[in-house]
Amino acid sequence: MEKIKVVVAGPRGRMGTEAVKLVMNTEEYELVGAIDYKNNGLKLSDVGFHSADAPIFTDIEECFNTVKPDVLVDLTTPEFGMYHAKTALLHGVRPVVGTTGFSDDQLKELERLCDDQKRGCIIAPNFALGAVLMMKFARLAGRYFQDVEIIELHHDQKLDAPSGTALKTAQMIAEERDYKEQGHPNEKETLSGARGANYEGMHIHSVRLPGLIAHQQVMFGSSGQTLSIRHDSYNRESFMSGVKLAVDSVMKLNVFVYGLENIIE
Ligand SMILES: NC(=O)C1=CN([C@@H]2O[C@H](COP(=O)(O)OP(=O)(O)OC[C@H]3O[C@@H](n4cnc5c(N)ncnc54)[C@H](OP(=O)(O)O)[C@@H]3O)[C@@H](O)[C@H]2O)C=CC1
Ligand SMILES: O=C(O)C1=N[C@H](C(=O)O)C[C@H](O)C1
Repeated sequence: MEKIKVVVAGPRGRMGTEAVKLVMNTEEYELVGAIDYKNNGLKLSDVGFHSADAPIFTDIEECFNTVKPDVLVDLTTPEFGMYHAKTALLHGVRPVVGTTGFSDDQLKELERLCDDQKRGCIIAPNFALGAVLMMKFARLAGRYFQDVEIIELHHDQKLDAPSGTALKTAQMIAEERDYKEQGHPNEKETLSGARGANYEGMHIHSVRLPGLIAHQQVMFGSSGQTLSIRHDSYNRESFMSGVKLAVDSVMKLNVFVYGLENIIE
């Protein structure tokens, strides 16, 4: 059986470290390289990954031309994640992107590029299967409840707010519910930001605290009742079965997919 050749971008990061381990420990995968903005020419074993002899590249094109991967797993920053995903598609490499913080226009640009190149790409705001189910359950609940607030809670080193998961959840609920500006029509914030961000009238609240990893509660309300749907990731291993699912799935895709809920129907 031919192995799937994988490159990981962001290998020193909290998620990248786990992704490197996943690829190394998966029989059907071969870790052929890593992309970082430093340590060019070193091996992953030189920067603390035992027995990982994959080379590190700072130039993504050189990486792709040299090691010819099948899949790029990107866990970096929105700015570089976008550049990496575009470059991958132009080189015939299928991107699996966990990086969050892309704009709608950037997602559309990637979709167009997938169509042009006839190559699959998965953008997954959350790889944890429980979080994907939370989003699906929230979409279903949105059919029956008009009022919802999303509270996402993350570690305080997170760069983007709201989280990619919260934004995707709001987008999925919006597919089911009619637009509604929530709260009292005359409501006023006496302290700016008190009501959180507003997505089609739904409010999103971002909590950042040391000690947290990744958590979200979607809270629906109607007369005399509330419904709360909550997911908690207590470590970053929780995301790895979803990364594996995405890598396996993207190999069979020639289209753009935004969200793992489209894979686990
Ligand atoms: N989809 C999902 O399930 C999940 C997604 N995420 C998302 O993944 C991304 C990474 O999160 P996390 O691992 O916590 O963040 P980290 O900051 O721990 O990791 C990001 C890594 O990328 C490195 N980096 C920055 N620029 C480049 C570049 N140009 N090329 C290669 N590497 C680069 C950083 O280096 P340095 O530290 O030196 O700047 C760092 O090592 C975020 O967007 C986050 O929201 C996180 C968890 C789950
Ligand atoms: O930065 C994180 O940590 C996470 N980011 C993703 C997001 O923005 O939704 C996924 C998960 O919540 C962890």
